[in-house]
Amino acid sequence: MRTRVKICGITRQQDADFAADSGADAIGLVFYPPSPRAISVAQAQNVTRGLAPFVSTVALFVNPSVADVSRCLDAVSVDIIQFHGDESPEFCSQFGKPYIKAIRMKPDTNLAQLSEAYGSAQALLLDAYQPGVPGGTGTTFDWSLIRQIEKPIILAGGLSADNVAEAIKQVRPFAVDVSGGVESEKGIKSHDKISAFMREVANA
Ligand SMILES: O=C(O)c1ccccc1NCC(=O)[C@H](O)[C@H](O)COP(=O)(O)O
Repeated sequence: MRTRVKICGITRQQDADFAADSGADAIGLVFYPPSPRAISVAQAQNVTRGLAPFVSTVALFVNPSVADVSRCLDAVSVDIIQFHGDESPEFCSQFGKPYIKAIRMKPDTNLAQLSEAYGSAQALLLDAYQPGVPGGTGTTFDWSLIRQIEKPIILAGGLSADNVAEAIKQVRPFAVDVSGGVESEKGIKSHDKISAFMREVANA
């Protein structure tokens, strides 16, 4: 099966369009103000304006309020919500949208238990754990911690054109997620790096 790709932390319309034209299945928009990749609802409307059909827009939050999420969903065409904090399954499932739950992997993370607890999630996104940094760390984690679960796995954390083929070979995820590995600077995507990443995924 083809490995899907989500390119996260998009802040500019030209990067969203380039990702879509390059074959990305989803783009991620970060609604977490402390992130260097954070965008406002108004910016998100611009970024997604004219996005090609069949490319999903993922809205990412870290421990948001219900009002924060609702305000975004009312204004932006969002297909999937990604919760990247300590949100409970009940919190995540209240918005009537498919959601992805991010799990920051530690040696004692029990994926089977989490997969059951977040039974309403469409997929689990497995990311690196770094104290005090909820995501977009640019670092990999020990992929041998991953156990196969019923749910689709989205592999994230420190991926780039240099390691994504090996990651796919080892983990066989449903999808891979990349942010820092396709940037020229934080929040600005490098089109050359996106092309190289997509090539490696296609050839993996
Ligand atoms: O990207 C961020 O700045 C960010 C901040 C806070 C929470 C999540 C964030 N990103 C979430 C993602 O889905 C990233 O793509 C994922 O963490 C992988 O990032 P990277 O290691 O840079 O590829």
